[in-house]
Amino acid sequence: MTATTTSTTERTVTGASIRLDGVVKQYRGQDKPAVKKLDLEIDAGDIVAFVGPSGCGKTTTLKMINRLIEPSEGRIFIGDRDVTGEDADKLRQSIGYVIQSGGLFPHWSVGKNIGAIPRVLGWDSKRIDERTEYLLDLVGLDARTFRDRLPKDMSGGQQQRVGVARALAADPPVLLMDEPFGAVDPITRVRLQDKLIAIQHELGKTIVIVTHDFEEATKLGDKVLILSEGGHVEQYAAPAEILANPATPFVEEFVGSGATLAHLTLSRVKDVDHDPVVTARVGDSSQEVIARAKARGATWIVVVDADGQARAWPSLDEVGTKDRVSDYVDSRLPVVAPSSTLNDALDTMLAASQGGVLVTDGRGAVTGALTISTVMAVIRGQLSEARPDDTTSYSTHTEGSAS
Ligand SMILES: Nc1ncnc2c1ncn2[C@@H]1O[C@H](COP(=O)(O)OP(=O)(O)OP(=O)(O)O)[C@@H](O)[C@H]1O
Repeated sequence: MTATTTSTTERTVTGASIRLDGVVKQYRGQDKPAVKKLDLEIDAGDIVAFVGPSGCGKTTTLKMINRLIEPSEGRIFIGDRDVTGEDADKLRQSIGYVIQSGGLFPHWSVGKNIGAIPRVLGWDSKRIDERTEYLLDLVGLDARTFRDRLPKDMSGGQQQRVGVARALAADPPVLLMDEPFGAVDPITRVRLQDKLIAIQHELGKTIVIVTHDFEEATKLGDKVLILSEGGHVEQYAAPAEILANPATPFVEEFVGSGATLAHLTLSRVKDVDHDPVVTARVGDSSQEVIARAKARGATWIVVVDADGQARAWPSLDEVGTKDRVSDYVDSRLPVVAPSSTLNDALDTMLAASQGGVLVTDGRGAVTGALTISTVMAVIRGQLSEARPDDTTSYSTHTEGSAS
């Protein structure tokens, strides 16, 4: 598989471009083709999201790229290789594929699932072990804890992470994802989306993702492909461009009432100022930590592990009840990543009934906090830009209720 490695100051690209050239899919026994005639170019290292109403041909198009569905006509190129005539099994070993709920083999351990394609490719067990450890770390799962687990003993979000690790096992330049986050709860979904963006920045793969959710498409996609029936391209552009200039009445209606919300997905946690946080390790002296926090005007601290990952955020009063900072994991800790949208941050706060969230770097180490008032101020500003007529009543109401 052709995969060029180019580095800019911005990002690394190890992915390959994808080109669909006059691709048609006519299912047997159907009057109309599912995909009429599709031309599409996807740049190496981009994430492209396919959206559109049910039955418009998103999944058919995705599955033609790895030839799980054979095109009736046309050519598909990955890098500069025409893969239309290649051995389909070989092709699929070089394209990662992730489906809803991870699609793991239920009777195989996590390690065995991840090693599936490397074993077919004849890797030795040491190389497979090292790769498995690296990938579990990449998707944020502890190898010692999870390597020997069966999928049924893991949450949906954890299974989905293993699904991504398995798809990346043989380091394919292209990753195809079919509604990968459709079956998880909204907060897990936000975390998985952020993880995918972090992985993408680290590895620079080319990722194609099918989703029903326009907001998810605008969050994940460098470009969004909006299809209508028969795989007809209504618009293929960056999210901001689609929102600013919908190409057709169909796009306008499809984006429709979600447009204001989608505008909010264009603002990321990394674009707004964060508050600094005081961190402490389990076993640190409580008095010393409290003194450090008070000197910086903080009323609470974040307990972190050796990797800087947050475990809990106790108040100084709680810290003061013990001599040493104790080990306690708060499983409802609201955490967002720099790539999270402000909408995600708000949802996360509401789900945890908290007035703020912790912000982490791409790998999960705590870097600061974001309060609800900061997020609301930015959202208010954006709403007044998007709906100038409503500004007065909206901000007056909010200011009034806040005071
Ligand atoms: N195996 C098949 N045999 C016949 N027709 C099919 C087959 N698979 C899909 N179709 C038809 O092709 C069209 C496109 O289906 P496809 O699954 O690609 O759409 P989609 O946009 O992914 O839909 P959804 O969002 O509902 O998953 C639909 O009209 C569908 O009924």
